[in-house]
Amino acid sequence: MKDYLSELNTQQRDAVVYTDGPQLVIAGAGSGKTRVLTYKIVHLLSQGYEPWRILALTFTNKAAKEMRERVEAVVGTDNASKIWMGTFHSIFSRILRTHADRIGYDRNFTIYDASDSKSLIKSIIREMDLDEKVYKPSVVISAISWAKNALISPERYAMNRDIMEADKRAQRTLIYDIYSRYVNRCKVAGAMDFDDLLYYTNILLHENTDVLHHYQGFFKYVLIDEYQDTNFAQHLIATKLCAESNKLCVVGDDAQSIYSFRGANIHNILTLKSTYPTLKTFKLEQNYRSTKNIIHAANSLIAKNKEQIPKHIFSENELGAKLEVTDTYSDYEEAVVVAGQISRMHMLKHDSFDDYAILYRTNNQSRRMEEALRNRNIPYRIWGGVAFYQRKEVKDAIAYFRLAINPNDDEALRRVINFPARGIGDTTMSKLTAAAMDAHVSIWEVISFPDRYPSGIGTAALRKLAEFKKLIEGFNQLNNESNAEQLASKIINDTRLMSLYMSDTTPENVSKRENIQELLSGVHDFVSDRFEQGNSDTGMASYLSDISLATDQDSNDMSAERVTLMTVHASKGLEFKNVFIVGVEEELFPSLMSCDTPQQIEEERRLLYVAITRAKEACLISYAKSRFKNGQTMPTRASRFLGDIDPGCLHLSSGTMINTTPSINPVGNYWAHNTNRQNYVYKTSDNGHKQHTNSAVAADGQTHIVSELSEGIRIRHGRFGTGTLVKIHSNEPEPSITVQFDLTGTKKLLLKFARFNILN
Ligand SMILES: Nc1ncnc2c1ncn2[C@@H]1O[C@H](COP(=O)(O)OP(=O)(O)OP(=O)(O)O)[C@@H](O)[C@H]1O
Ligand SMILES: [Mg+2]
Repeated sequence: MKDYLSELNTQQRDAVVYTDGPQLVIAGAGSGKTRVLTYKIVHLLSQGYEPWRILALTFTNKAAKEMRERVEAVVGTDNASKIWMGTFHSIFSRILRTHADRIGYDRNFTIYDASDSKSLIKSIIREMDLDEKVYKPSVVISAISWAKNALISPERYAMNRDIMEADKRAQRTLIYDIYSRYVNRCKVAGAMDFDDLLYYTNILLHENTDVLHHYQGFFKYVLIDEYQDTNFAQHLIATKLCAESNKLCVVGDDAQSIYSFRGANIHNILTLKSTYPTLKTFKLEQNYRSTKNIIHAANSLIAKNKEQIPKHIFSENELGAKLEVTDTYSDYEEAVVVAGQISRMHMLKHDSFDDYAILYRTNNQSRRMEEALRNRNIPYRIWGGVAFYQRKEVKDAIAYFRLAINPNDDEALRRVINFPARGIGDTTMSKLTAAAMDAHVSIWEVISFPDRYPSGIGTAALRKLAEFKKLIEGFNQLNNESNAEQLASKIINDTRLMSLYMSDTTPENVSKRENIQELLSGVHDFVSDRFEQGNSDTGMASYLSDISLATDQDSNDMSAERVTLMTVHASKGLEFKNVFIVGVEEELFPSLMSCDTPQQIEEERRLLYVAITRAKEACLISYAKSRFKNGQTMPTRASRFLGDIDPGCLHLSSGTMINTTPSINPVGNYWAHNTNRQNYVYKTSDNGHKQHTNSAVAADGQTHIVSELSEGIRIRHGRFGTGTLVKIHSNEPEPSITVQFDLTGTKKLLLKFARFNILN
């Protein structure tokens, strides 16, 4: 075995060789916490611990895999494979399978994913004849998930006065009943959901002392990474398992606790001391990952949080470049600029695309980035998520788009004929399919001419089919007379595809809504692009062929080097040479959904801390000054968090593609330069019609009307650069302007779409 201890600094070595009792390693990002855990496993093996008596728990499969690889490199594959190393869920399902009979399950139980759980909950709500608007499935699921993670059974739930009072106030007194039925139905189906894997492990160990004693004696050492993000159920299992050996090593960073919305509890770290009076705490202070500038920026940011364990972290790496903060005029331009920066850096540094990551706060931000990268032929992968056009809600919407131009598209029809639910069940579908196959026609044909193609469908179902037919025919008709954007909004509106997810604010629903909104932004971009190119083909069919070409690339060879796109949440524990953090704006980062309490703001700040500390060499932050959301271009502002970072480690630049403005010097409230430029934005007037207003984005983010356009004024356009307005066409049905651009020639811009600023 090679001399692994020489690859650690003194503090790390102390933490690795300490094996006398429970220990906590609390340290900032990149200081080698995961490295300590990994080397500690190697150390334990070298001390004669048998590999199968070591339990190492991580949060993600990727972390488990990396740790295993590092251990393998030192002790060989054979030994490494015997270690109980994996995510909480994977290790616990292994234990549960071994003792399934003790909790009334078969060892071959299946694991339900989120959509399985949801459809089961829905059918229970329906069976109980409850109002889905009151008993919203996602709310019920959250309540059940919360209860399971707090280890509250349906019986205890019903007996808990506080919970029942709260349910009563929300007029959902029957959640306990749904919960109880759900648990029984899962049992009958031989299925467990993700929360069950933790819940039942606790029950197993709690109710079967022989099993508990077995594992307490079996595992001689328990090691846990990212302890700040454990929930109560995980914390309890971990502490139970090492009650006998007393050998527990947990590592964490309170400054990186970012999962409180899933029940993670930072106090698990703080209460360890009372659980283990002999707990020994270790601190690591040297960061090996990042340059001095990056560490300094991250430290200055997190120092603004009140709630934290004091820590010092320094880097002896080189000073490195300052963090580049780029502002752009629009979200569209932001993506183009970031793709340009990546391509330029890649060329200059001769590194691999694998060294690049783009991190964003919400999943829907990926679409623009994906498009900009594709336009530059930069390969990318979406990590821990699904490429934009593969997401369920996006595919549903596109299926309707496809039907609008071609109702004979059987696959699209199958996908949405009963989504949103309109009472067209599986039986009806099989009859339709059989009739269509017999007559060699599309399903649409059978629906359209029920007399010509008898299918044996009852009158009630036929009526529902007729309604569906009317809906699609309406879209069909509209397709002939309008552009893709008009049709798309009509479809989303009439099918209730978006309002479906409006009923509550669970993260899943919010993200679905944002994705549909983003899809509409994409259609809008398509129409405005075509217009600006002087191409009048703005119909849905062209849009669909555009995106089907775009999505084709998603199936590319996965082994090639690629830029990684992911949410900040998914990036925890990882590192990249070059990190781009995009959309660092108010109402996005911090998220509008997490702005209500100081605690939420602190969690958002920790999230940005996580993002910055992923970077080894270069960290580039960007924000746009206008963003297309909810169907209109809205003025946006730089995130308050930028003001928390020491200006000395930032370099501000303007991301305008034709860069004529010098970068702005940081003076005082240095991104105030963001605030006084004129932006051309749309406001929806009281009667719901869009009207254009020439407005400036003021420091308070309010839109103020300033003046009207006039010929001769100078403007700057998101894509075409600077130019002079030569003509206003206000008498046309869609008002537009002609602009003579300095570098890109004369263009006619439809005011409805154009994104530009007026230069003084
Ligand atoms: N003593 C050391 N010598 C050389 N490199 C080191 C040393 N300690 C850590 N590193 C390297 O520094 C980087 C960060 O280490 P690691 O990922 O273990 O930090 P961490 O504290 O787990 O970070 P995070 O908080 O982001 O999870 C890794 O690339 C690791 O290999
Ligand atoms: Mg780590």
